[in-house]
Amino acid sequence: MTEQLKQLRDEIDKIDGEILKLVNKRAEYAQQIGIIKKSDTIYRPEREAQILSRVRQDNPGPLEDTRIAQLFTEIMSVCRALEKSMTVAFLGPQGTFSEEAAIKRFGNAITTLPCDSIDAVFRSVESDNAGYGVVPVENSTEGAVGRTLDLLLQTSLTVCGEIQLPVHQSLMASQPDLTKIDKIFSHPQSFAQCHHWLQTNLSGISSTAYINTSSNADAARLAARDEHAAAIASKRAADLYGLAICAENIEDDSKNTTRFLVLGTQEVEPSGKDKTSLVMSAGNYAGAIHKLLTPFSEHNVSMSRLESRPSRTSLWQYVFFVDIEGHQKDKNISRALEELTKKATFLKILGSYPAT
Ligand SMILES: C=C(O[C@@H]1C=C(C(=O)O)C=C[C@H]1O)C(=O)O
Repeated sequence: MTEQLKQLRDEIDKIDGEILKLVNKRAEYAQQIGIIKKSDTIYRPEREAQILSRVRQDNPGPLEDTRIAQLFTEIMSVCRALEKSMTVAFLGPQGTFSEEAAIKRFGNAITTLPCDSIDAVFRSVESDNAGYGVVPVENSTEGAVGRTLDLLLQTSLTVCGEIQLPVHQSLMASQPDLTKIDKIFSHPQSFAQCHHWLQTNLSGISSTAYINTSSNADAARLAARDEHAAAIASKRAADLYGLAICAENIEDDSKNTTRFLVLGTQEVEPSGKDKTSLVMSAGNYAGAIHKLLTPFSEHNVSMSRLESRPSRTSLWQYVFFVDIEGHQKDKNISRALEELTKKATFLKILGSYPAT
């Protein structure tokens, strides 16, 4: 070993000693905070969002901001786990993008609860089998996830966070020879996200050989059992189910991103940069929607999303899912919501939470 290499490694050893002391000191403080919070909710999304935003802002590099955020998410995850263990439900099995999203938000020091369906994720949190649930709500290529919207309408749960996850799809199979493939398993959303790629690169496989599965990790699991099958799923699913990657990044839009919601039972305090999600409906008359939207423009509230969905109560009646910028405790938003209560035939605030 050269003298210079030894010197640099000695410096790293000293720094590791400091980091070790400091992270444990941090963990002790978190433990003390846990005692003060007693039976109160341990997980505070607004505080964690503020910490992540501060470390990103103060980051001198060379580590990238996203890497720093990953590191601090894991530090907070282990500190939180010292206060209380936490179970997070998501659309399983292991290896789904929903699982990736859950770990992106909560870190690895959690107990994960893979569920068979979006309904089961809601049920797990409603019945207290999990403290939190992670469900997909929209994709930048394919739009809204209808089932999530329908369940949000009925649930007693609150939305206490959002997670944006870049989604890169891979084609995988138990053996790398694509000429042997006669069927492809995947989730309908993933097929749609890769539509153009499939038509261009696998035109020999008829679309009748596209088999829908309940998740793309499930597609990988099925493809692992059949040498004539391929799956479209994440690289992580290929690793988990021992499949070979035949093609990477096959999504038609390289910026393909899915937005997930964190479901819980708490009201989240303002973080300084928040979003509020709500669902409302108007009467069935000319100008009804315009009337619903005026309180937002009058109180200078920006709307980041408006999605309509059949109300499922009567024919051609719709509910509107709206995301606005800010927290329901902000003055302009609470005033707008007060007016909206008078104008809407139905209004449900799903929650305010840190915007990502
Ligand atoms: C330590 C706390 O508990 C949790 C852990 C946090 C952390 O490690 O910084 C932050 C917020 C909470 O989710 C706290 O509430 O401050």
